[in-house]
Amino acid sequence: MGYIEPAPIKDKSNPFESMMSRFNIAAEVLGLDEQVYNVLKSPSKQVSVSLPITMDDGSIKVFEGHRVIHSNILGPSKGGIRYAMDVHLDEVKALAAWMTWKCAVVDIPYGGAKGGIKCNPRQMSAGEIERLTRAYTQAMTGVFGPDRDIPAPDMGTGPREMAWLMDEYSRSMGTTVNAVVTGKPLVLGGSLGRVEATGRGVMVSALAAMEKLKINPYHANIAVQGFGNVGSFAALLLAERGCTVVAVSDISGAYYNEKGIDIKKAIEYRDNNKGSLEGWDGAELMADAEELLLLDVDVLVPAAVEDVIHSGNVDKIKAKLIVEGANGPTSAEADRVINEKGIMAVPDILANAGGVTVSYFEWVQNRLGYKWTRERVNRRSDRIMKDAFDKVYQASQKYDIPMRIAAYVVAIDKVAETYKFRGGF
Ligand SMILES: NC(=O)C1=CN([C@@H]2O[C@H](COP(=O)(O)OP(=O)(O)OC[C@H]3O[C@@H](n4cnc5c(N)ncnc54)[C@H](OP(=O)(O)O)[C@@H]3O)[C@@H](O)[C@H]2O)C=CC1
Ligand SMILES: O=C(O)CCC(=O)C(=O)O
Repeated sequence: MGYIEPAPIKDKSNPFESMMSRFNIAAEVLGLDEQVYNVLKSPSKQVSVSLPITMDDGSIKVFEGHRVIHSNILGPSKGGIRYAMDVHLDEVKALAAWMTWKCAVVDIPYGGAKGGIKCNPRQMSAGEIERLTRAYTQAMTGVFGPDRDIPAPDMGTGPREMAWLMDEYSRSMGTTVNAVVTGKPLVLGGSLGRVEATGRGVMVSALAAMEKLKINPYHANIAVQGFGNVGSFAALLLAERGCTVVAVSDISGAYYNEKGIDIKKAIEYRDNNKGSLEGWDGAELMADAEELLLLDVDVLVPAAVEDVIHSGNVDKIKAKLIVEGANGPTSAEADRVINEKGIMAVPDILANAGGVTVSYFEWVQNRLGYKWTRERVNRRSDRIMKDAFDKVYQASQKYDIPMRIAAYVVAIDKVAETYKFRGGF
């Protein structure tokens, strides 16, 4: 096919190109129709805004915000909002496309989107973050909507920001619209199980992969990079299933205990320490935090940021299994070495899809005006995650391709099939 672009991509490259390099391989495996390929290779909408905010000291600071809708062919677009200093349009574009593939892999009726504001929430007061969130929501009022585009939390955001977003949007509409956003506090129509949902999906994927690799969870050692929403719940839930979590990390460093870390205590410490593990003495502080990725463990869970596994360190990775809690933690160049080494990598668009799955349940409950029990939420999301894992695993066997490409194949196949019936171009 003429549209495959074989040009090599440099490590730490443009994240959208990194996404495209996997998309291209999967498109070739499937023999994807060229017209569908051309539609999917570009986002359907990109909105960038400047947000002037009055800071607590009276100065006015202008922040850069984005919302990218990659596709809404499967339904309203869905995806989180990230607050971080390295947010930029190409990253948001890649994250939006990953959401399209992720929703298709778990077979929920959403397209893909993502938002981001370039800011450092750790250095801002709650009032400043609230004003910024409300300004962003105002700017995106014509983009968001329960049948159009439904945001959710991502790095640097959580239920508090989603509450402000819901309130600001509802004020603009003159009525309470709780289904416009997911990941809300329970009292505003949030779903039981959403806070831990992404980590729980990582746990379900990890156990399913361990079964294939014949790794006994009770004998498995695990290292988790990132101790925020995704990493801490993944660590906690895997420890509850009998695994030994020997290392965890956040920006303050990596903490190691070969006998196993008491994850409950680590979470308690973090929660009483402004969200940071800094100063924690429940495990040994590693001299070099990057070494966490290179530990001789059975399972590595990168659950922080993009491109942490790259051509400079992939040779030294010893884990048998990588389960991607973060979006895009492995650079496209590192894929080849991972495959050559025979490491199974459960890709982001599958492993971390538990979050958007329970977001979907939240939206369904909001529209029903009804609440499900935690047990029902967990049972249904575990089933969706396990079914998705099995479908991707089968595709990897059928086409003799790695799990990452298999996940893209499953996703792109569904989107292409939808285009076949909907047409419209
Ligand atoms: N929240 C969700 O539902 C979903 C999130 N994801 C993805 O998971 C990843 C993590 O998101 P989430 O847990 O929500 O974010 P959080 O903001 O809750 O946590 C991020 C964590 O990563 C740590 N961190 C950041 N940079 C590094 C680094 N270089 N090395 C080690 N640790 C680091 C942070 O440390 P510190 O606190 O010290 O800054 C923090 O512990 C992101 O890629 C996100 O897109 C994917 C699906 C859903
Ligand atoms: O919960 C959601 O809707 C989206 C979560 C998200 O941003 C992600 O899966 O990367």
